[in-house]
Amino acid sequence: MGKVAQLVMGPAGSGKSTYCRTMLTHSQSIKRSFHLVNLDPAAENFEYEPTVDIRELITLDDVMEELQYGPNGGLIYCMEFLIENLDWFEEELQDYEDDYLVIDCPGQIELYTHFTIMRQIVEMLQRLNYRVCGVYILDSQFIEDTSKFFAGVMSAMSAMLQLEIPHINVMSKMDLVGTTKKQSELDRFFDVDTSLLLEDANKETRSKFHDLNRALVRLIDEYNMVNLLPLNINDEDSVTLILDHIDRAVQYGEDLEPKEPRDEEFEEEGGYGEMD
Ligand SMILES: Nc1nc2c(ncn2[C@@H]2O[C@H](COP(=O)(O)OP(=O)(O)OP(=O)(O)O)[C@@H](O)[C@H]2O)c(=O)[nH]1
Repeated sequence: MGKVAQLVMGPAGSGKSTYCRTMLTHSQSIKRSFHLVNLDPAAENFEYEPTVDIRELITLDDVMEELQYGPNGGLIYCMEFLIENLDWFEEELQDYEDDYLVIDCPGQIELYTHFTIMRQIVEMLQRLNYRVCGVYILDSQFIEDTSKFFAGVMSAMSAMLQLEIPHINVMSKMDLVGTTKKQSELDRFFDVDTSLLLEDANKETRSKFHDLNRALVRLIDEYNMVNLLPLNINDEDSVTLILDHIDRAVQYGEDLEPKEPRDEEFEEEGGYGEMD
């Protein structure tokens, strides 16, 4: 079925590690063998032991102590050190026929905006014949108001544009909003009618921002960035749905299984964005 890697990205605290853990638990219940790869040199404990762990190469604590770096500069130093030692990473990724990696990345947003570190990691994985899917995690607090939603979607979009790989967006922590928002209010963010989004944004801002709102909504529309998949870690169906989208994005198992008619339906719904 080939080699697949989910590159799990997103702002600090958005729920990347929780997502990875949920995917690993799910993989056991569906009898797939996923490997956790930790690329966060500041990570603490994992419920599942990572198969590959950057902390065996370098840790943020050591860099901060020995080089007197602060946490953000130290993190970038660690990631650049990883890039200089990609042969270490390659060696750690032992070559099995059907590897499936779930890669937990650090939460420093600058890694996804202007540094080329993540791109170099993707290129290395692609050289090793991995089909890589970007999974960008946004916290459900981003749907508290439209301006936060714009900010979150823009950060997801910059990761998507930088990496040029199949990409999905996941809205995490849905168990926390279920009780405070009505389903109709939530639907607006998952199956977005962009004219409603524009209406909301205009209500929340002064008229001098309305042209900007319109431009942002158009951008979101054009890049198909509104397909946010809700993740409720207590609801197995939401995990199944996300994995289903990733499978299709990387065509997992397509060489074995006939293409299903619902693929067409899915593409009509908008697919994963433009970046395949
Ligand atoms: N209720 C709830 N809490 C969550 C969920 N996902 C994450 N959290 C909590 O949010 C906090 C951050 O979650 P992590 O999974 O560590 O987030 P992260 O993106 O890996 O964080 P960094 O590695 O620091 O960038 C933790 O306290 C989690 O317990 C979720 O789906 N539901």
